[in-house]
Amino acid sequence: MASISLRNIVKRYGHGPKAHQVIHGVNAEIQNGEFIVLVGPSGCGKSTLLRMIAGLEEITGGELWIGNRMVNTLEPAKRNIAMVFQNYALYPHMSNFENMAYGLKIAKVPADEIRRRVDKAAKILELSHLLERKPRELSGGQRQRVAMGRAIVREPQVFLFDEPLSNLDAKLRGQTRIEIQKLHAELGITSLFVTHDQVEAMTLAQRMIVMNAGNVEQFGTPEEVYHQPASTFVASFIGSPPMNLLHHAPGGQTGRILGVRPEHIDLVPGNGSGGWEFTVETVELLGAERLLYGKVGGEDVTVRVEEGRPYPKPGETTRIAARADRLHWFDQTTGQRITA
Ligand SMILES: Nc1ncnc2c1ncn2[C@@H]1O[C@H](COP(=O)(O)OP(=O)(O)OP(=O)(O)O)[C@@H](O)[C@H]1O
Repeated sequence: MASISLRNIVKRYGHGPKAHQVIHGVNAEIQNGEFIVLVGPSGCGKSTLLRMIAGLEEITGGELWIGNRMVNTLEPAKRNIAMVFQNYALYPHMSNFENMAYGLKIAKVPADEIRRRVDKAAKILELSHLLERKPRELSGGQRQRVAMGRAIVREPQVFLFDEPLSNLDAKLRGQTRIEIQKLHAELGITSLFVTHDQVEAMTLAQRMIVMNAGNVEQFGTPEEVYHQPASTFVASFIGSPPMNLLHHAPGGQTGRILGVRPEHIDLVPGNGSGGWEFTVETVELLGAERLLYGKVGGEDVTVRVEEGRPYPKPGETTRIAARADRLHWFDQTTGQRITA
């Protein structure tokens, strides 16, 4: 197990006038044994950062430390890292046992030690009865578990996951997420998990790094990121549906954007006064709740209402009240959170 320290990490592709910088000086201190999720929209640089840590991509600037070693130029095989990919990357002609054992065989680990480690990993992953089969005789979720098993048997210091669940259907994704959590609880290996799915990020992370366009927007626990988003970017990226951001909120201050989540707005009952005038445009039923999409003073606002409660219909106007202790303020120019 090991800590990971990213110190002003920069990545540029190409050279000279054609150079294209995609990571702009990332800093992060990851503690030994933490489960960190790297989340952000497509193209923000998540995979590039992960691949630099794995040693599959050269680091242009800054320092990468794993444990007490600066590993910028250390070859991948010497970094003591195991990576789990989206497409599993299993050998189709080998049995699942052989797939899991392959890396150890290459590393000349004795056969009885290989057997011991594969059996142990298979037990943790509930794959023991499937070891003699080929990958094609497994479901997608089981294949992904074999890929994880192959990573576990190497007893690495660090696990890197590159969107490992994105090929699975929604139900399996949920189950595999729980398995990964159990695995981490059991093994306690420092893990970095890349995803563009904010639900996956919120549910898996002990702490999450929210990235945007090659920069870290926020590094914090899911609670911090949800309750105290550092910027309008984080506020609208984390949470579904996203936080309402009002540039001209009634009663707001110039130069400030007011943020409030759809779940923190109440309908004002009856003909009550106060709050904001809200005109409903569309209504969506999501099962346990209903989403009302509409306008407040020309700006888009979404309100979440528990199913079973009365709600205004499209075309109707009502009053809504944002909960005073749930308001967020952001600087209109920089988009950064204002704490005072
Ligand atoms: N080999 C390369 N040469 C030049 N530019 C690249 C190369 N690989 C990636 N990029 C660019 O670097 C940026 C970050 O890409 P990266 O794949 O890290 O993003 P990502 O956040 O992982 O996105 P996704 O979720 O779509 O995989 C993108 O603008 C991409 O076009």
